[in-house]
Amino acid sequence: VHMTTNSTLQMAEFDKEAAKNASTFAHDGFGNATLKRLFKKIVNIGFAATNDSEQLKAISNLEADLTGIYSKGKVCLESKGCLQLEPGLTDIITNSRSYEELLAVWKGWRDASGKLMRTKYTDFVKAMNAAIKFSGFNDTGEYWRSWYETPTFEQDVRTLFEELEPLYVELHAYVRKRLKEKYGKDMFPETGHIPAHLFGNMWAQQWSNIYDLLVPFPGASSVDITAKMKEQNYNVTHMYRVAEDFFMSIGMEKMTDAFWQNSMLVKPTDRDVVCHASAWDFYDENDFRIKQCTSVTEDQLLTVHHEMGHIVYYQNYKHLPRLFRRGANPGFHEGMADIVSLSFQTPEHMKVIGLLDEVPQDSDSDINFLLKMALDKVAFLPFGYLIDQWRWSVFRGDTNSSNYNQHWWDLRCRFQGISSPVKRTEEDFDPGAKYHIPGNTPYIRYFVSFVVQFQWHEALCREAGNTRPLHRCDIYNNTNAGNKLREMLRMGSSKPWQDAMEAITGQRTMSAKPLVNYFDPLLKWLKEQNKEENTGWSASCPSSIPTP
Ligand SMILES: CC(=O)N[C@@H](CC(=O)O)C(=O)NC[C@H](CC1(C(=O)N[C@@H](Cc2ccc(O)cc2)C(=O)O)CCCC1)C(=O)O
Ligand SMILES: [Zn+2]
Repeated sequence: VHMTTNSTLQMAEFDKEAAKNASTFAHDGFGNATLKRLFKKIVNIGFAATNDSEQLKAISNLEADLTGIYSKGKVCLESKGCLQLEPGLTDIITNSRSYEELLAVWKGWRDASGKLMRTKYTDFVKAMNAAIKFSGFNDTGEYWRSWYETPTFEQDVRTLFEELEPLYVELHAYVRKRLKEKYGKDMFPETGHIPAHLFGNMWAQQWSNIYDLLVPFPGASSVDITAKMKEQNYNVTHMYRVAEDFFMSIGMEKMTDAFWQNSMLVKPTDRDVVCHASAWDFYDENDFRIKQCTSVTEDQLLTVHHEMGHIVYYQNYKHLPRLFRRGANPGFHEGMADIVSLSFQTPEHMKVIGLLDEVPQDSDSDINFLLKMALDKVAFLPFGYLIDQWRWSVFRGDTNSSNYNQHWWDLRCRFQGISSPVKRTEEDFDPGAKYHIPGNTPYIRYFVSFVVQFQWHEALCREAGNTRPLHRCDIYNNTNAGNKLREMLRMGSSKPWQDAMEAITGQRTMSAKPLVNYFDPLLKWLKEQNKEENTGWSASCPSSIPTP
């Protein structure tokens, strides 16, 4: 913590000095748009603008304390001893089909993480809000939203969410029906909500781990990539080579030697590390790294492609001035990280890399595939949306320590249609059980990413001359698609994101239509399945909780 505080203070001193120098120029009046944009970025230094270094120390120390609590959290179970989040608790949440065992792990993790953070988080918010005022923002949320350079950004994401909600409601109703068959309908509240611990994920943010409970056509083909990877003796290095091969096939550069020398690709045995995967740009045009506790599974192979997608973005803007070496907006960086997975996961591509023997052409297999994709990409939408709805309301003071948890569950019940399987009070602090809250990583970027990646996929597949349905398109080996993508990547943050969007799609706005089009065949099937169902749920949380 001491080291971090010093380096934070040193960087703040540098940023302040640079900002002071830059503000001696009347840069607002500059003719050259690029120079004007560069000066604006030199002057816009966030928390570093404060004249009270105690606030900066508090921000850096509290973030270190909060992430320390998160990374040390463990749950002790009679049957399995004491387990940390990764890999122990995650393995149970992923694989257990026992209502009680899942509940013990779900509640235990929240007691061992979020519950211990509440007071520190309140101080953390206070320090950030006090410091950000020196940069002319009312609160930290306003500063974070400023990166999207769109005055109507909050309304825009709300509109996108509302356009996508009907698709989510149908998926939710189908999953609820199948989970009731598995766990018994008595365990489900009358209000239509689904208990939050049954989704194969600690935060119910993506549901593909319970695909086996939900398979639409068990007789038709379903790809189990993890089994195939193990069968073919995949090792960690090979996983990174497979991802590198995909990016090179569309014309991107290979990973640098420094990448292979300096990355941490497996969990070290000699020391504790933060296992939450991450990609790093050292801004020397050569040293790019991934830090990931990689294991040989399908989920991890997708994460490898995600982290390497960030690296490919770094490589494509390394020629720009450093202040422009970022995504056109944070959602674009995440969209670039995910875009390749839309091609990579197709049965067509699985056959190309030998992880699937035959490409099924029947419609049952198609529905199986689309459902599996929806369990990651559609299930995620309300979660990706609500994290920063909660945080923005905390930063602007509408939510405070007297109702942190109440507001969190109001949002979870309202937007995700899930409810807590045990009573929650203001002794709990469930937002803290999700890495990005103690880690202070903004989250709306992932909601934006899940929208724009489908806009880009549609445009790149058109560029590639794809004639298959969008959900079966694979841009592998297509340099036309790669060139189009690179046009956008090379802009970094030197232009407003609307210009970057136009470079790929010809549009200057975000649109939910490509995502809805992609899942259209599934939506028809889900509506058929849900004919007898009361789809949806009550806006507020259930008042009583069924107990096992
Ligand atoms: C120095 C630095 O900070 N670098 C940034 C990159 C940059 O900004 O340059 C960075 O490495 N951020 C880490 C973060 C890690 C992951 C994550 O946090 N994912 C979200 C949401 C999600 C879920 C499913 C999905 O398909 C896509 C996203 C979660 O797990 O909830 C965990 C594994 C996947 C991505 C990341 O890579 O985005
Ligand atoms: Zn990412």
